Amino acid sequence: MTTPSPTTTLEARTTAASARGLSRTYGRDEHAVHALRDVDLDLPAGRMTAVMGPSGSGKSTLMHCLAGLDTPTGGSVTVAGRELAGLDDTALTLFRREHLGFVFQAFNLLPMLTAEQNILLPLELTGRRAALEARPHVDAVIDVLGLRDRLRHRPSELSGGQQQRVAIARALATRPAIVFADEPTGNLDSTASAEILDHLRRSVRELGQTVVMVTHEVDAAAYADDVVVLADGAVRAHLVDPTTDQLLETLRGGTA
Ligand SMILES: Nc1ncnc2c1ncn2[C@@H]1O[C@H](COP(=O)(O)OP(=O)(O)OP(=O)(O)O)[C@@H](O)[C@H]1O
Repeated sequence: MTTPSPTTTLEARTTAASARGLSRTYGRDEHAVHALRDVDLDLPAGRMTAVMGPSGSGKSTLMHCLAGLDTPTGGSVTVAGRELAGLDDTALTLFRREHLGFVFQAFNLLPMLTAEQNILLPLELTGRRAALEARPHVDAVIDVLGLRDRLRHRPSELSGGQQQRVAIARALATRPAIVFADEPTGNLDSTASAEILDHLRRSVRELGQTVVMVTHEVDAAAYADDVVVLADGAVRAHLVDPTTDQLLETLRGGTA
């Protein structure tokens, strides 16, 4: 039996999100900015993928198009088996609420609610019954994120790292098909960052979560299974299980 190449292995996995011929142009004519140019991409389920690239290379635009927060000017995006172009604004909002989770640099927690109430909020929006049924999963999320003894604290009583862990738990509570994380450690010191990345990776390993994380930091990308490197709106490389050396070589412009 032959050993499958990394590409074959990637294709054989379940795909959480894919883009075909994805383009996003801002402005027109001589003012046109081609933020994404004809991007083809498959993001495997149950893995953590980092999206890297220089400033202006299209990372945020790619994430926003994959998450249905921005409308492509060409091509298609399929997430959790649904082609997003077929959904109107209301359907998109519902789709995001049911199938996607978001973690941003700013923690966006509600200050008057406890950590537990913040985590449960998206579930309460989907109804009491759903919230009750989801409780075993929420308990697993709370344990994976090490928040059991912080549940009754308000955000102001938590460290930045702990607040971000609450924000991640809130994103995971609804069992989203994908959690999109945009520079999730941007506001944290290096110790808290390492802890957050470790917890994100544990959510992939232990809960089967799919995570797509935009980052500038090689140290952060090193926690991911796979790394997509963008340059000038195109995919320069899609590295599967890269070593840090391979990643550094690719970012420097080499071919490793
Ligand atoms: N709403 C917009 N209107 C006009 N141009 C935009 C808009 N959003 C993004 N762009 C342009 O599209 C290109 C890609 O931007 P994008 O924010 O996706 O890059 P990025 O890789 O996330 O950058 P950074 O690392 O600096 O956040 C840039 O040239 C940017 O100026």
